[in-house]
Amino acid sequence: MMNDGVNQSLMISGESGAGKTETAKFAVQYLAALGGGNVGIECQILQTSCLLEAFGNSKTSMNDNSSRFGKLIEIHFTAAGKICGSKIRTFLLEKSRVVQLANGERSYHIFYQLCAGAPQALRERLNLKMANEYNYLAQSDCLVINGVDDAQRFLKFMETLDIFQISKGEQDQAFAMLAAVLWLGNISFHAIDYENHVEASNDEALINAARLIGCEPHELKEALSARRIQTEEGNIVEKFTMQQAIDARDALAKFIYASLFDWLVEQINNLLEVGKQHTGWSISILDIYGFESFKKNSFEQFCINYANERLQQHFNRHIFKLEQEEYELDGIDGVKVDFADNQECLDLFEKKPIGLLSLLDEDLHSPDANDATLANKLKQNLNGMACFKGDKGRVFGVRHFAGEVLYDTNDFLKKNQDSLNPELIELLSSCNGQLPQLFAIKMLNQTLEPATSLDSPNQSVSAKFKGKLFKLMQRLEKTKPHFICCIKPNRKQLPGMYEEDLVSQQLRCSGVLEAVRMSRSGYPTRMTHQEFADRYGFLLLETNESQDPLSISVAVLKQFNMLPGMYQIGYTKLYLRIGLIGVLEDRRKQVLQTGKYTDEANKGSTLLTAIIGLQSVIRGCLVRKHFSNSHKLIPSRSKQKLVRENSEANDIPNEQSSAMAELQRRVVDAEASLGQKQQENATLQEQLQQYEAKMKKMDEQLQQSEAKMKKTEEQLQQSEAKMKKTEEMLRKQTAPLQASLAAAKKSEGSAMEEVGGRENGVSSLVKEFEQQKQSFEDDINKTTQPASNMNSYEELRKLKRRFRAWKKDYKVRLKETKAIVRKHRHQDSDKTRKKWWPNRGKVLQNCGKSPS
Ligand SMILES: Nc1ncnc2c1ncn2[C@@H]1O[C@H](COP(=O)(O)OP(=O)(O)OP(=O)(O)O)[C@@H](O)[C@H]1O
Repeated sequence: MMNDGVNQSLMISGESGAGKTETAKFAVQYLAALGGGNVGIECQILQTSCLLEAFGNSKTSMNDNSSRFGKLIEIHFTAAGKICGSKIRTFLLEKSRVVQLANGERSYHIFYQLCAGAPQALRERLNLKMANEYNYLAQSDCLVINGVDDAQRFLKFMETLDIFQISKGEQDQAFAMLAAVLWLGNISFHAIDYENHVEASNDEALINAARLIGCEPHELKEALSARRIQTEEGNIVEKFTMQQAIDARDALAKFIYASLFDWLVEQINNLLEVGKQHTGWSISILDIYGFESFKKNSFEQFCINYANERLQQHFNRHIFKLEQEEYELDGIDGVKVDFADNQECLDLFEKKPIGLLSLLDEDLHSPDANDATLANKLKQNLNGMACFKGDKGRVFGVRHFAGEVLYDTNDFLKKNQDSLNPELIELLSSCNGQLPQLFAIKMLNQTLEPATSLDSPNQSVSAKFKGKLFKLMQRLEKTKPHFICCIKPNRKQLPGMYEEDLVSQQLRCSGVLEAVRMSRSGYPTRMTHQEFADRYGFLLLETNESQDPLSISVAVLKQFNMLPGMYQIGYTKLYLRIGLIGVLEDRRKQVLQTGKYTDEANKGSTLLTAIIGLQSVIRGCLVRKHFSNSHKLIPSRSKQKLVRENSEANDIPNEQSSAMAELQRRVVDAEASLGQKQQENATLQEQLQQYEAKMKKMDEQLQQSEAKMKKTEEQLQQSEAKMKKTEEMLRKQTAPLQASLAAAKKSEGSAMEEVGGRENGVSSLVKEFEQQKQSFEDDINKTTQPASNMNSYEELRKLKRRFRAWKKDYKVRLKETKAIVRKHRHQDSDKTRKKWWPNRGKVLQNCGKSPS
């Protein structure tokens, strides 16, 4: 970590009982020894396991000391690489174990340790009995573990509490909480009416439990016998049935225990806190419950195995997917390993809206849902998925990476909900004891969280679990991962016994075989050319003329006679096979310690390298021989590779000279690749310059276009003004025409009706006028619209010319028509006059007047 400048993580995986917790302890010991600086803190980190195992481990049918929670121990280091603190994060404690046990299993160790080892004074204060007298512990027929002295472990536990500076007062309160949980389990209920309603019995259990949590017995009795329901009319009290009362009691016991566990972890973290020395350097060790498959598997196994699928995916991603990607990107060939991807199984759990977790949560608040309907729903929705298997009744199966597991949905919904009545939270908050109050306040604060928050009580247990798991994975993704896979040698938890089928099954399922294959054919150590040159360059006996890191790295490898098969040169990094880095580090250490480079040591390391190289070539030769027997022809192999392999195989007697030749060839290759890279670089530079020039030109063009646009805009504004003017002018000019036409029409009057053909001439002129007027108006509109092209000014001018021409022609025709009309009107009026004129003479004559 100090060399690479990247935080690291160590993920320990394996079935339940395989040795993860033990290995985690070894890892902590190792880091404590390595980073020993602050003597107190390393000791304390090592001691945490005593407290955490007492509270978080129990005996299961697979492991006498099974972790029932997950933990991530972050060990923090100073800039000088010394341990300066630690932080422990815990994940989903299996709460149901407090109240419900399978046959042959125990509850958490601390209960048995307390009952067996509490000193007399404490026993009296807690009114403590033996473990078999408590229902929660006695329900399974397993109270002791072979070879384990619970009483002695309790003494050790008390000593460790002192080391962690937990005061006697706080210790007493914590023990009181533990005893309260045990007494709660002994509270019984009796019927109070014929409607199956019950209430808690006023007995020793109720009195002791109430006293230990710090309330009156009747208060506890009320909280365990009924609940308030808010209605529109006000609060009503709903009495509990037997099952409801038992559920409320068990929920309180689980809540107190889980809160006490969190409190203990908090106390540990307070003491191990990094404080001012915080540098950000840390190595995290993950020890989480292992894969479980019992005869009957419930909600707990469902969550545990889901977590293991996620961790397996993390392993696959880093060991196979990312590794192969890196080789490909850096131009390293020949390392490809098939592995069993568990993505499908993860999809089965996580897919939305149709995945195991989503479907389970859907039923959380559904009043009609029960464990049987849940099983049916899962089968209906998921039967088509490869990793899902429907089974009889409430059972369904999942094909996990580690094997198939059958789950019974019995109690799935109840366990997924895990809620505490508000009456019980209220009760705790009003208790005398500090701890119950603290637990209640924490719970009340969580109720104020938004419903989507992971801490909100509205969230289901599985949703919280999934959220925490994702956070954990995000944390791990930021570190450089290391993996330890523990293999369980037998099912009987016996030393020196090896069950071959069990071991091979674990090796197959966990991906270890593929990882070993990958590691053997791959290059577990890799450094950039610069890093390699910086670290080992000073070992060179002769000063290298070329100062580039690649040449220095190659010269170092050459100087120590490293066989070509032991490493590969990538575009950015050097890739080293197992063992090589150890040889180089030995040489470096020797030179740094003695200040010189002895030939003896060089011979030794050369010999070691030669042996490793020889072994690798012979192994390679044997494998190739075996491989070519079974696959006579492998078409995908490149010719070049075959030639290289053949020459390697044939040249075993002349190993050294062939190795030198190979090394030289690699140097030439590397140089050629460097030259090629430089050439590519130059081309890229040239392209870049061209792009820059183009960009500049485009910039100029853009500016020009902007100027043009501005000009056009101005022109447009001008033409708009002109157009307005033109419009007005047109209107003015058409007005007299219109007036003339109207006059013509009017003067025609009734005469028009008589003149027949002549009438058509005028009408067609009127029609033409209307049409032309409309057409000109349309054209003007078109030309002046904003979307019209930028030549509107020109268009307008053309329009104007056309209008003038038409107007001229029209005026002429109008004049002619007018003349014709006038002429005819004349003739017609003459005719009319002739018709009535003689009558007029007659009349005048009759009146004695002469016609004028
Ligand atoms: N390296 C070891 N040397 C000796 N015994 C070991 C070693 N590792 C494990 N064991 C034995 O195996 C038991 C189970 O180991 P451990 O508790 O570490 O398993 P685990 O993988 O953490 O299981 P779980 O997932 O159930 O917590 C230990 O209690 C111990 O007896």
